[in-house]
Amino acid sequence: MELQLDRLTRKFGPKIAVDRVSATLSAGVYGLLGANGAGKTTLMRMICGVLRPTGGEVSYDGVPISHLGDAYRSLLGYLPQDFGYYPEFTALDFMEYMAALKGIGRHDARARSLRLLDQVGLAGEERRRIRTFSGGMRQRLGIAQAVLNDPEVLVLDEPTAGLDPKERVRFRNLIASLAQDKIVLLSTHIVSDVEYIADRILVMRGGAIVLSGSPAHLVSEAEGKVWEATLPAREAERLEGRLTASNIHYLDGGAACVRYVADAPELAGSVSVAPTLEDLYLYVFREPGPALAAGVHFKEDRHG
Ligand SMILES: Nc1ncnc2c1ncn2[C@@H]1O[C@H](COP(=O)(O)OP(=O)(O)OP(=O)(O)O)[C@@H](O)[C@H]1O
Repeated sequence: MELQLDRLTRKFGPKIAVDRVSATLSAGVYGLLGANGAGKTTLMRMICGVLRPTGGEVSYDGVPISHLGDAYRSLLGYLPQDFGYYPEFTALDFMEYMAALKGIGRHDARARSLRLLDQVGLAGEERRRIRTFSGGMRQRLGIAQAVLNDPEVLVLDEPTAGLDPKERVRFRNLIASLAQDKIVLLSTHIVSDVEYIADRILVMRGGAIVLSGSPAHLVSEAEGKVWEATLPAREAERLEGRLTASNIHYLDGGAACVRYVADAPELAGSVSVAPTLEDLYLYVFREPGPALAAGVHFKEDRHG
């Protein structure tokens, strides 16, 4: 079971949305992390065969998906970002309808639908109309339909969008339980969505994969680039937009502890601290900002 992306590229006019992405995915959970517009949806749509690449190709076990046709669709599960839920359908009607579209026989469809609705925590809600569901319930239904055909490749585009923290946790656990023996690719711009469940994280920026590896490996990439410094609170307030701060914690007595990412310390008294995946993400997506405002003590100022 192997999905190969070979210099996969998609242009929209002059805009390059996905730029020569190459990767080999085997069974496991892959977290595709990137800011809005990084190219995640475009990449996923090409992987699912609903958008043609303008360059490169996607292959499954060595065969281009354009040659596999229906055979590829039958081993694919997809939850698109803008999934249409048919609000007047009940959850069970919807599942059976999706099963029919996937070519699953009537008898099987009922049994599988009920089993999956139970697995995603919708037991007892089978006959409720979807329009009465919360966002979290709809997303769980979306996952359930995506795995109806027991896919080998499961693609979930921002499945946690709009979920509250409790639902996010529940959702993560659900993905982990459904992911066994599958290639699962899950996109998000929220680090904690994939930090714990992804075996590998692919960080996408400007249409390209700029970093990939296990969460632990990626965290180690930010080693020596995360700093903390304590300074007067009024100086900390003026740092806004001038420093890639991952956290500013105001302390009693008019001081503030600033945690930030940078190649070298930028504030006097900075100490290097252990990075988290969120620090790495901020480091990758940091905007080169202007120099710090006068009045803030640069490390060089104090020592120079
Ligand atoms: N059909 C299209 N026509 C023109 N440009 C497009 C089209 N689809 C995507 N793009 C552009 O390609 C780039 C990547 O978009 P994409 O939706 O893949 O990013 P994303 O990482 O999924 O972002 P988001 O999280 O906002 O969905 C963006 O600049 C977007 O405007």
